[in-house]
This record gives sequence, C-alpha cells and structure tokens, in this order.
Amino acid sequence: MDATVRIHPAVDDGIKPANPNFSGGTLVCACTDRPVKVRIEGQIAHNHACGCTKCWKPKGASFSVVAVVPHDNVAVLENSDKLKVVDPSALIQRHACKECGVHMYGPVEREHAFQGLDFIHPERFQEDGWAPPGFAAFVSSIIESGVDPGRMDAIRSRLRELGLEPYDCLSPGLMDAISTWVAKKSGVLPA
Ligand SMILES: N[C@@H](CCC(=O)N[C@@H](CS)C(=O)NCC(=O)O)C(=O)O
Ligand SMILES: [Zn+2]
Ligand SMILES: [Zn+2]
Repeated sequence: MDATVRIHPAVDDGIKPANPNFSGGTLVCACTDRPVKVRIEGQIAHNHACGCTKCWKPKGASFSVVAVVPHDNVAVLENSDKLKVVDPSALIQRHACKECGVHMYGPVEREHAFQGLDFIHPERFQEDGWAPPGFAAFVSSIIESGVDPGRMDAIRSRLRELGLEPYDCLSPGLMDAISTWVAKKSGVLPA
C-alpha cells in the first residue's frame, strides 16, 4: 500500500468498522471555548469521502468524509449562535462554526432527491462506531483545490487500496437514485 498518499485522517491509518450498537452521538466543532455541539440520533448513511471544494476538510486532508442522516434526527445542543450558513444559494445549507470553520450539519431543504437529509462529518463525533466511508465521490474535483493533476493515478489507486472506489460524481447507486427522482417528477417514469 502506498500510504504516502494522504486522503483523510479517518481513513489513512485504516478504516474503523461500524459498531452495530451505534445509536447516535454528538458532533463537536474544533473550538476549545464554547464548542458547537450537535446531537445525531441513529446511525449515519451513505458515508463517503468527498473531493469537492465545498465540503469541509480537516487541515492537510485532500478529501472530506461526509454522510447523511434524516433532518429530524439532528438537534443543535449548544452554542447555536456560532453557526452560519456558508453559501445560502447552495443545495446543501452547510452550517459552519464561525470561529473554527468546521461544518456541523448541512440540510437539503430544496425540492431534490436528497430533500430531508442533512450532510454531516462523522469524524466530529465524540463517539466511535459510526458506519465507515464506502466510496469516494467527486475525486477529480480535488484538482480544483490545487492537487497536481499528475498525482491523480496514485490517488485513485490509494483510494481503491482502501476499498473506497473512486467516482468523479457520486456513486452509481446515488446517481441512479437522483435520476429516478427526476424521471418520476417529470413523469417519464411512473411515480
Ligand atoms: N467540482 C465542484 C463540485 C461541487 C459539487 O457539486 N459538490 C457536490 C458534492 S458535496 C454537491 O452535491 N454539491 C451540492 C452543494 O454543494 O450544495 C467543486 O469541487 O466545487
Ligand atoms: Zn467552532
Ligand atoms: Zn462535497
């Protein structure tokens, strides 16, 4: 394995398996003073590495690790006054801590296949046991953050070694789900 290619701290030294008894936890931002705390009920879904420029990445990481949970399972526990929406025009309303910059949760409120889901970064859980990432999305997008295009073969190989199949958009299953939603909405497929 070429471990010199750094992807993200949650995967670089081996991916931890899910605890089947994980029933939720608390996400905490990086502030030492008055950290934002967000309670998540239940296990996360569709966890993946994302290479896009919009998802929050820890320092030095080329990918984020991001998953979804139903919006009703998300509750801000402490210091909500520190939260600000990064880009109000985006599909994902990423609520970031104004001080440390960590994205705490990102609801999809717009009419979309992902409506009702919130995007979260499970590495911010205080607890272990969350479902590990299963694929890598928006891999080519890391070039937009300044990664040398000549490193892409090595990065895709490393992702495959880690069991994170690389895709330049979302995984086929999620892309199919989005297109199915669009086809049913337009009426070309029965609802
Ligand atoms: N190449 C673009 C891709 C951005 C993108 O489409 N990100 C995906 C994955 S998170 C998305 O669904 N974005 C919706 C949003 O940002 O609201 C970038 O890196 O900025
Ligand atoms: Zn913070
Ligand atoms: Zn992303």
